[in-house]
Amino acid sequence: METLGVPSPLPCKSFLNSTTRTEITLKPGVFRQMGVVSTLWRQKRSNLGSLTFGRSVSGGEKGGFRSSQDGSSTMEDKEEEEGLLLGAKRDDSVSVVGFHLISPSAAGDSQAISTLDKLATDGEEVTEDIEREEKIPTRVTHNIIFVTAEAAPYSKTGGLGDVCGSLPIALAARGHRVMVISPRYLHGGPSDKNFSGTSDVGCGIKVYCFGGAQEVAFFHEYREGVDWVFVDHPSYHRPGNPYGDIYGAFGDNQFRFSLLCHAACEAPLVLPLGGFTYGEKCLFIVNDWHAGLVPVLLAAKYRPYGVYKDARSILVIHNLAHQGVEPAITYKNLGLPPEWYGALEWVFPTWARTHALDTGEAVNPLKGAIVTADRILTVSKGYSWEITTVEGGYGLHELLSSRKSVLNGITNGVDDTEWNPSLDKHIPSHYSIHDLSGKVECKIALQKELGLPIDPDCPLIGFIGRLDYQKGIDIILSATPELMDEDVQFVMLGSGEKQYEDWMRVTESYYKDKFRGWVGFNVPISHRITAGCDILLMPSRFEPCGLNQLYAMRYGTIPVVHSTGGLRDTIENFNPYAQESSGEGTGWTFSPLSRESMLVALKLAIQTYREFKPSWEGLMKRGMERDSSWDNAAVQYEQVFEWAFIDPPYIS
Ligand SMILES: Nc1ncnc2c1ncn2[C@@H]1O[C@H](COP(=O)(O)OP(=O)(O)O[C@H]2O[C@H](CO)[C@@H](O)[C@H](O)[C@H]2O)[C@@H](O)[C@H]1O
Repeated sequence: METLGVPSPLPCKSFLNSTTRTEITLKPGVFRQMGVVSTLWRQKRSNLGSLTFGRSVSGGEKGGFRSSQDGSSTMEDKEEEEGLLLGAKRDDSVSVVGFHLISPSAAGDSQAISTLDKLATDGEEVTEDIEREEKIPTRVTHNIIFVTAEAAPYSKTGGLGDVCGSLPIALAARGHRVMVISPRYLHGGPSDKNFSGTSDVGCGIKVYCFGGAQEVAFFHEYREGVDWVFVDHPSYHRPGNPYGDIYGAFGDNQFRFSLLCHAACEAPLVLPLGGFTYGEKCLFIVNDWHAGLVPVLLAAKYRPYGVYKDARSILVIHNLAHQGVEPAITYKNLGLPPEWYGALEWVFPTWARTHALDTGEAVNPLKGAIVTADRILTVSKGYSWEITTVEGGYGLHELLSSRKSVLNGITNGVDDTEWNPSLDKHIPSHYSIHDLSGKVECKIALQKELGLPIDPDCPLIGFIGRLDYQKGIDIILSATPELMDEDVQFVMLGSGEKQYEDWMRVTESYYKDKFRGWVGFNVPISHRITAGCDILLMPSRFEPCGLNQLYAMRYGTIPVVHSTGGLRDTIENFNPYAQESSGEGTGWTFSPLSRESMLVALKLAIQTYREFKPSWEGLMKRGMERDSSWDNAAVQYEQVFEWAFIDPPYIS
């Protein structure tokens, strides 16, 4: 198949005018393209002695691609336009053992440039830093490709968007070269402006699936150290959200996300981002079923032809309940060799079949990823265990158990620039752990905005999330009449199943002074609810990680949660009898998931809020103090990257 080969440079116009070069001009530039170098900047200029300035070195080949040490390739004409840097590669004794070619730069790394300029003229300081450098352990950096159906702020319907909008930035900040690849959704509404900073790479390609050659283009924006790449195709341009519209899920989602996977496999080979492709030795981080075909394609379509032999893939499961299952007959559309059918084969149990002739045969891209990815991650440790059980495995528990040795859980982080009560642009008053006064102002403003009676002493309970089975809306629904007997206010923000949206509207009209139901998806309101409420309720049936409880704690809002998955991992149950500064807790966890146990936990929280103010303040402060940084999570991801590259590819 055409897309199998090492990419042809032909589709990319800029590759055509290669010229012979014998000299490369070295000039200070941006170091983003070679992650290892940006790490060096952060490590306070260690290794800077290795950079050579204002000189020319002999080198260069005649036109065409040339490989740099990490397997990525570059083009001569680009070099000519922008110049190149050499970054020295040193061994443990600081001897130079080779050079990296470093991409020239784009705007944005002016700090690095100025540091470099300064150091270039400051020999003494350089020498000193080289001496210091010996103490800094070398960190391995990777070329990382995130494949995802959503990435905030470009697209977001839930937590997947948050994670894929933040984790890549944290990894780039740690020196990795990171690309995020996702569809360029244009819904014909205000959200289209999210892509206004992107531009066409001018590198359209054809991918082969669904019975023909599908033409896709790539748009790109370099932001916060990350290459944000968007696959463009007419099937991503339609009203609704990334997955569906008012009539339900789009019928061609299998096509749309297969296209994403094919394009994502080509992108590292063909896109000359900043002058360099990512190359074959990269690490694919594939998120949920939408990206599930990537590891299968690597194994079935690329490696047999010698491509991506050194690449690795990690499947990150954010939600096992969604697997992208489609009838078996659609396998032929996926652009995979027929003999790989077994990797995606999925048979529904007899009870789940719809009629007597239904054989239950289907294809399951998430299953395909589970059996081909080099490693598997979930977004909390608790969930990584739950998915190996019958109750939490959604039919995949046996397969997942069989891969236990490469299955880990890493708890999601919080984007501190987006979710920070002392900076948040969506809330009316800022506050911090040192001065909580702004929180009550946020509460009053929220009551005003929602048209609820203004009463700073009335416990205000919030819920934010998709209105579906996972989030335990049915439990909220059954408990609301009893909850409304209390002197409380309750606000819910969410969209999803129509029956629950209707219920929210009806409940609001019934409890006018106590209940507000905001139907829809509204990020600014979600921030104001998180800041203005005293309690955040999360009775999730299962929760792979959960982000709202992390945001709530960051905002001094006390979570009351069902003890499951990531909620159990991140919330410590309040213990009023604990000795000072040990085990006092950060919220309430209840179990089993029932109306009764949820009400008990909520009433305890309400009582504590009313009668034990110092305890409440302690709860708030302990939550606000928690380290939920993405950097913390990124360090753990790096450990998994290391393991992925220690082992040979799982399917070679
Ligand atoms: N109506 C609305 N208006 C505005 N914002 C809204 C909203 N409804 C939800 N959101 C926002 O969407 C995000 C939801 O994130 P969650 O992690 O709680 O759930 P989700 O089930 O989508 O994610 C899945 O993936 C994530 C990421 O790994 C896991 O944490 C989680 O457990 C798993 O189910 C939050 O940022 C929330 O504020």
